[in-house]
Amino acid sequence: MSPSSPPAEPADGDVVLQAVDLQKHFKLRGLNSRDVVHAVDGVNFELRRGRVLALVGESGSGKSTIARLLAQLMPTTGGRILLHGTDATAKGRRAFRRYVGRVQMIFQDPFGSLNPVHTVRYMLSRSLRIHRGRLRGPALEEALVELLERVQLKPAERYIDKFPHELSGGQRQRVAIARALAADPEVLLADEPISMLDVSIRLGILNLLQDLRDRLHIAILYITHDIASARYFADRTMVMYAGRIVETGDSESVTQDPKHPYTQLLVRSAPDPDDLEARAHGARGEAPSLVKPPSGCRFNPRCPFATELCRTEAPPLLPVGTGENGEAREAACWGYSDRADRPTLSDITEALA
Ligand SMILES: Nc1ncnc2c1ncn2[C@@H]1O[C@H](COP(=O)(O)OP(=O)(O)OP(=O)(O)O)[C@@H](O)[C@H]1O
Repeated sequence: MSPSSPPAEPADGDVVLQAVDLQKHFKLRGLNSRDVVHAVDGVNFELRRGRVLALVGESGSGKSTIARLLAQLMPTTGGRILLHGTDATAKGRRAFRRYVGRVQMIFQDPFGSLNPVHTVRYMLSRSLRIHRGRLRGPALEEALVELLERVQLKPAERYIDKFPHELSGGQRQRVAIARALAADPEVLLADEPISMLDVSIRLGILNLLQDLRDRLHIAILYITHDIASARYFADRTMVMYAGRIVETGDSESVTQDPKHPYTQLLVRSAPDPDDLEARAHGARGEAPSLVKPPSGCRFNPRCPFATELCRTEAPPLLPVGTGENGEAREAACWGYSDRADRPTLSDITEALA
């Protein structure tokens, strides 16, 4: 680019936020203070403008920890977070506030995240003022109405002076999303945004988030234990097991033709995610301890194909072909390597029967 050429217009698919070798080890208070919980270990991914990335895994795999690290609600113990390619670790309150203006989080429980003593008007006005400076009178009113309409709470007058307890779960989650939008963010971190809502209204919230992706070009991290919803909603899907990413690719391929034995178990076990987790545990014991994680591949104690190699060396993410639109797919399983001592993979449901 010559020095005089204008900066390129942002385009959908541009990388906005990047996790590089992200690590979080929680110190344990107690008898042996050297013990740590290996909650997140060496995780890499990119969030792209106008795209949804799903992070899928069972309870305790480290999904929420990743969201909290990206939101900078707690410090990392290793790795880096890059916003538009620049180290984003906020030093000081002003830098943190600037970062929060770009990267907003939506939580699982919209009741817990909305202060019950404040009205919708108060909460949204406060967020607008923090992120967009002093707005008053008609300009403030217009911004409030626009926010409520953007999350399809229409007509806005019906909702604006309500307290959280006067709203349904779905309406509360829409208010929480509107509050996040008041910052005009580039990234939304949505941690299980529908799992506490009635099944009948879940789709409406996912459709709303999809609309924000398409119209506002927001990059979305969608955290879920329901791999079926990832197929419906996310462009790409990343599967996490015991603090590590075990598979990535376009959502259609990952959910329809899973490569990693753990993803196969998730997809094939059951359509109901709760049942699925129960069966996954039942099939091969509990999820491993993250204080002393299994050596080698962390899934090896539950994997019917595991060999000595899997028990001793952790597999890197290996290429496993291309999916929809020629997008690269990867799985962290030695079965896809060219090592002579690699495991031989076959149908996981048959192997576990
Ligand atoms: N503050 C903390 N101190 C110690 N350990 C923690 C802390 N927060 C999380 N952990 C541990 O880190 C691991 C990952 O937890 P995390 O909440 O990220 O998982 P998750 O996949 O989001 O699970 P869920 O779906 O149940 O929310 C778990 O073993 C958890 O017990």
